Amino acid sequence: ADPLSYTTGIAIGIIVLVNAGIAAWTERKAGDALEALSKMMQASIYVVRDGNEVQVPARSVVVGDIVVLSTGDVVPADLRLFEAQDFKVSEMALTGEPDDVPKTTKVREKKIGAPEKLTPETMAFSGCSITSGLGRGLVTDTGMNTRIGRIAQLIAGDDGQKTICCCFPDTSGNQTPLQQNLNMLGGRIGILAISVCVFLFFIGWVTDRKDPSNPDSETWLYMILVSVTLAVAAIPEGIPLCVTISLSMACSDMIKQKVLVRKLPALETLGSASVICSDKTGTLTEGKMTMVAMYAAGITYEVTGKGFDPEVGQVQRSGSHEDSGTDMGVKSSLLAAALCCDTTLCKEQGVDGVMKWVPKGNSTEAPILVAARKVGLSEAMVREYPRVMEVPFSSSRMMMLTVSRVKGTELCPGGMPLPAGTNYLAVCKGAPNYIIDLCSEQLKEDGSAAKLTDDDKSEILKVVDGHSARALRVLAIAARPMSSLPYDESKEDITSDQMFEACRQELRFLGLVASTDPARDGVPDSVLAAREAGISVVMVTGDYLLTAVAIARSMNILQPCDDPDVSAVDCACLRPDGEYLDAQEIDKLTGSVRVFARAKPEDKLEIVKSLQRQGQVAAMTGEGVNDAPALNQADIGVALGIDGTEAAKEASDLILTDDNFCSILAAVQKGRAIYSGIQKFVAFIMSVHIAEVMQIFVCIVVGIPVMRTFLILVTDLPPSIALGAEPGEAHILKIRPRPKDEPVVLSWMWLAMAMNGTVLTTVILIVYLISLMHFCDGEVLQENIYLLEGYQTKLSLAQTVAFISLVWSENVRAYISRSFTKPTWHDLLGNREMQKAIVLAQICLYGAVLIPYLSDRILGLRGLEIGVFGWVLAATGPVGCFILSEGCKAITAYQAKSYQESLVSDISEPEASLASSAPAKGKAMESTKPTQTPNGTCCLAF
Ligand SMILES: Nc1ncnc2c1ncn2[C@@H]1O[C@H](COP(=O)(O)OP(=O)(O)OP(=O)(O)O)[C@@H](O)[C@H]1O
Ligand code: NA
Repeated sequence: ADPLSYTTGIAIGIIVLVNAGIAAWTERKAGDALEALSKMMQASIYVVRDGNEVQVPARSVVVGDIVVLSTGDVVPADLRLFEAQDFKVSEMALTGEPDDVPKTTKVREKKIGAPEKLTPETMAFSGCSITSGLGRGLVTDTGMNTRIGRIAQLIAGDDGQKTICCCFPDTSGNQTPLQQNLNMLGGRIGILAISVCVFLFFIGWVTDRKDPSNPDSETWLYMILVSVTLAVAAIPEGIPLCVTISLSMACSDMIKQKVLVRKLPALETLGSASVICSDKTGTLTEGKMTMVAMYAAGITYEVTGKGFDPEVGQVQRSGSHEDSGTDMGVKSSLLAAALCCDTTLCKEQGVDGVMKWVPKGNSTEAPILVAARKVGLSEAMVREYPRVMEVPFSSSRMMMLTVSRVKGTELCPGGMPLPAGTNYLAVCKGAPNYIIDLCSEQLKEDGSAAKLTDDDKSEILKVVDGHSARALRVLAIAARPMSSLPYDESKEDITSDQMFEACRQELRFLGLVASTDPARDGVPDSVLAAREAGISVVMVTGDYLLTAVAIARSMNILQPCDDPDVSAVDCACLRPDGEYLDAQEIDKLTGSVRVFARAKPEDKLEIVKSLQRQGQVAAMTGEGVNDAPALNQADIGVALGIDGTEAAKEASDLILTDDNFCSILAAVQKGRAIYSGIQKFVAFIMSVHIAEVMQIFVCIVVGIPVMRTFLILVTDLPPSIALGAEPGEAHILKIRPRPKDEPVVLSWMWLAMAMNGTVLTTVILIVYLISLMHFCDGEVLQENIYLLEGYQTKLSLAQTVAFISLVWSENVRAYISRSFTKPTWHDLLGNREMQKAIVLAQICLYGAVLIPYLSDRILGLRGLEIGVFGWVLAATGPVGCFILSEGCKAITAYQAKSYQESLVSDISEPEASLASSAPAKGKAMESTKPTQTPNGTCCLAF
C-alpha cells in the first residue's frame, strides 16, 4: 500500500499535537508568571511577634496571633478585640449592611427589646475593612473557619475545580473581554470554515475528484479527508494562544514600569482610557511637605530650611532675618499642632549610609513636627502631655481633634497663658475654612483671648487665600482649654462623633501653618503627553480650591487659557444642600471641570459615574477605604501602592508601586501598544489562514493536486508571538483613545487581511504551478500527473518548493505586518523578539525539509532534491509578496487614516455645536468623549 495517503493524516495529526503541546506549555508558563504576580500582590498586615510589630502576609496569620489594625486595613481573620479607639468597620461583605459598625472591647448587657445583632460588637470579622480608628485583636479563627469562609463554603457547595476534557483546567471564567471577543470571532470563522468545507465537499463530489495516489478509492472518502484538512487550515487556533502570551508578557513588563496589574481586563481597557482622575498629594506631588509660612497671634512668619531636617532653618517674622521661634504665638500654635499629630520624626540611616530625618505617618503632619523642632519643641516635650482622646483625621471631616492633659499656668514655657483650673486642652487642626467656623475667639499677641469677629474671620481667610494662591497647603490650628471633659467619660455608649461634637465648641483660633509640596518630576510633561494622546487629566483633591488651582496650573492640568471659574470647583457645589445634584447638572459640571477641590471620597464616585454616563472611559486613583467604591466603579481603578490602604488595593485593577502619576501614563501607553500588537498578529494569522483556504479551494476546484503546506501553522507561531510583543509605534501616544466598544478587527483591517491573503495565495500558487510544470513534465492537473511514472516523488518536489516559498514569504510578511501603515523598512529591526522568532522559524523550516526520514517519509518534503532551480524559484515568492503587500499597505494606510479622521470629526462636530451654545470659554478639546463607534462593523470580507 502507498504510505502517502496515511502520511498526510499523520502529518496533520503531528501538527495538531505540536501546536497543542506548544500551546499547553506556553499557557502554563503564562499562568506561572501570573501566579508569581498575584503573590507579589498579597495583602499584608501587622502582627505582634516576639513583642514587636512586624508586617506579615495576611494569609500567614494563625489562631492566637495578635493583629494590629488601623484605618484602611482589611481584617485578615476573625478576631476578638481587646483594644479599640474610634474603631469602625464596614461589614458590607459579611452582612450587606452599608453603614459602618462601631466596635468596642467591652461586653455589654443586652438591652431588652434591642434588635439582635448579626455580628458581636467585640469581634472584627475576616474580609471586612476598617473605616476608622485603631484596634488590636486576638485571632480566633482563620481561613475557611471564619464567618465569611463558612458562607463561601455554603455558596460553593463542593469546591471542586472546574475542568473541561478531564484534565485541562477550565479557564474560560477568567477570560478578558478581548479574549471573549476573539473567541466569538473564532466561532464565526469556524462556522464560515465549515460552510466552505461543505461547499467544497459537494464541488469535489460533483466533479468526481479522486485521491491521486489511490484512483480506485471512493470520491466521498477522499473529499472528507480534504474537507477536514481545509477545516484544520481554516481555524486560526494560534490566536487565543498568542493573546494569552501577549497579556502575560505585558504584565511582567508593566512591573518594570511600576505598575502591578491586578485584573487582566484592565490591560485592554487602559488603551481606551479617555480621562484620568488623579489624587494630588503623593501622586502628582511628592507628598514631602515643608512648612514655609506661618500666621500666629495675628503676626505673619516665614519658615526657612528645606526638607525634613529640623536642624537647619528657623521661624522669622516676615521681612526680618531674626529668629522669632520664641514668640508666644509661634510656640503655642506649633505645640498645639504637634499635640494633634500621629506622626513621628526620627533620624535614620538611609540607603546611602547617611543619617537622615524621616517622618513616619501622615504627610500633612510631617512639616508641623519639623517646624516644632526648629523652635525647640522636641518630641519628648510633646510626650509630657498625655493624650486622653482622639478623633482621627478623616477626609470627610477635613480635620482632626485631640484632647491632652495640661497643667500649670502656661501651655509651655513662654507659651500662651492658661486660665486657672485648666486640666485639658482640646486641639483641632484641619482645613481652615472648616475650622474657622468653629472658632469663637482668637489668641492675641499679648496672650489674651479676644472675640473672633466676622471681620477677623475674613481677614484670616484672606491670609489663607494668599498662601493658597502660592500653591501652599494651609492648616488652621485651634484649641480650647477645659477644666473637665465636656462629655461623660463613664458613659459606655458615647461615640467618637458625640465626643467630637462636644469638644469642638467655642474654639480659640491660634494660627495657620502653610506648607509646599513640590511637583513630582516629569508630571507636568506627562500631563501634556496625556493631552496629546486625547486623554484629559482631572485633579480630585481634598485640598482648598485656590491651592488646588495653583498646583493644577503648575502641573499643566489647567492651561493659561483656562478660566478657573469654569475649570475648577469646590465639590460642595456638587451637593449644594447636602444632596447631590441631578445627573444632568453633574454631567454639565464634569464636562468642563478639570480641578475638583475639597473632595470627599463619595464625590469621587459621583464624578466617575458622571464621566462614564458621558461615554468616557475613566481611570481613577485612590488610597483610602472610602475610595474603594469609586475605584470599583471606575473602568480602571488605580490604587496607590505606598500610601494606599489594603481596602483600596483590593478594589483596584492596577496598583502603582511608586504612587507616581507618570506611571499611569506609561501604563496607558503600554495598554495601547499591547492592543495594537494583538491587532497585528490577529491580522497576520488570519491572512495566512485565508490564504490556506483559498489555495485548497482553488486546487480542488481547478483539479490541481492539493499543496502540502499545513506546517506553516507551526512555523508561523514564533513570528505571531513576536508581533504581540511589538513595542508601541512612536505615534501611539499621539492618537486619540480607541472608542470603548470598537471591535478588535476593524473594517479596514478585514480588507487588509483579505488583500494579504489574496496576495499570498496568488504568489504561492504561481510558484507552485511553475514548479509543477518543471518537476512533473509540464503537467499541472491532477488527473494527468498521477499517470506519470514515479509521480509521487515528482509531486512532492513541487510541493516542497511551494512550501519553502510559503515559509519564506511568511517570514518576510511578519516584518511587513509590524505596522499596518508604515513601510517595512521603517525601523526594520526595532523588535528584537522578531529577529529571534525568524531564526526559530528558519530552523523549523530546514529541519522539516532537510532531515532525512522526517522530511521525506513523514512530512513528504524533499528539500535535498529540488536543486538550484527549486531554491531560486522558491525565493521569488517572498520577493513577489513583499512588492505586492507593500503596495496593499498604501491602500490600508489611506483607509486607516480616513478612519482616524472620521473618529475626530465625529467628535468635533457635536463639540462645535456645544461650544457655540455654551458660554463656557476656554473649554479645551480633550474634554470631549468618543461617544459613538463609527462604523467599525465587522463584515467578513472573504
Ligand atoms: N492629618 C491631618 N490633620 C488635619 N487636617 C488634615 C490632615 N490631612 C489633611 N488635612 C486637611 O484635610 C484636607 C483634605 O485632605 P485629604 O487628605 O482628604 O486630601 P489630599 O490628601 O490633599 O487629597 P489627595 O491626596 O486626594 O489629593 C487638607 O486640605 C487639609 O486641610
Ligand atoms: Na474598576
